[in-house]
Amino acid sequence: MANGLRHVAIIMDGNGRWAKSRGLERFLGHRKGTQATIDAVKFGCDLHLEHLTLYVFSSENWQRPSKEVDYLMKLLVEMVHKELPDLMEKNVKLVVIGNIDRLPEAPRKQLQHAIDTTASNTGMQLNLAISYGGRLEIVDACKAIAKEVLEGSLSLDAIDESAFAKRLYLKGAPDPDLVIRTGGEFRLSNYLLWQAAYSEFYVTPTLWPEFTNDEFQKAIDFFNSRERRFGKVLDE
Ligand SMILES: CC(C)=CCC/C(C)=C/CC/C(C)=C/COP(=O)(O)OP(=O)(O)O
Ligand SMILES: C=C(C)CCOP(=O)(O)OP(=O)(O)O
Ligand SMILES: [Mg+2]
Repeated sequence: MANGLRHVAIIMDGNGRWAKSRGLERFLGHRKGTQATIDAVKFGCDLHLEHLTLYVFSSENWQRPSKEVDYLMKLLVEMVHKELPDLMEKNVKLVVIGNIDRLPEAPRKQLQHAIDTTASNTGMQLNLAISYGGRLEIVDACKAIAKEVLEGSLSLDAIDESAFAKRLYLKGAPDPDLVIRTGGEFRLSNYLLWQAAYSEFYVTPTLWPEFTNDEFQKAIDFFNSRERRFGKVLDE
């Protein structure tokens, strides 16, 4: 793929504002956002991405009103159940990153079922960030490393950036080349803090329920126009 696009990560923001601007309740924005999510997964497959990582629910989103949280959990069950046959047909491997133990039983089981069913698929890996926080992920990796050092299976000298990345939730998968954020905010909101160190960042004011394949393609075109230097000097 041009410019080496292997991994796209998306912050699917703006569902609430989409609903409010139509005089609807916030949760209807999340429902509408599921169709944009399904379309983005299909488009990711068409682009032959290795990884598509979607921010579905942050560790901070637990602080939202319980009505909204409950609705999102129900939507998750419904969507994963409904979309599993399509994920199989498209050879997509589903992975969840985040503190899945905090989820109620129904979404936890539904997700586990989909993870198990798609485990040997060899196409695009769809990573859903659910109950996910970038700081927590880094703390978890530190704990895993400390445990291995205490047990004697890892030496202090062997800890480097690559060893650390292997203890993150995606276990050393390629970093996102491109992070897309809908809804117009220029911030990471605790998303992939370690992995986004050199990602290209594309922000669009479009709200997530209105994010189409054309919009996705615009983000890809932007990415393809970037010169990625990784701190080096090119073509001197
Ligand atoms: C896989 C699955 C079930 C997808 C469901 C649909 C979906 C896109 C969920 C994301 C939920 C979320 C917190 C979005 C952020 O918009 P926001 O609520 O922060 O919107 P706002 O910034 O306008 O308030
Ligand atoms: C898209 C998801 C799932 C989380 C980030 O959006 P938020 O709406 O929670 O982020 P802030 O604007 O509060 O930073
Ligand atoms: Mg938001």
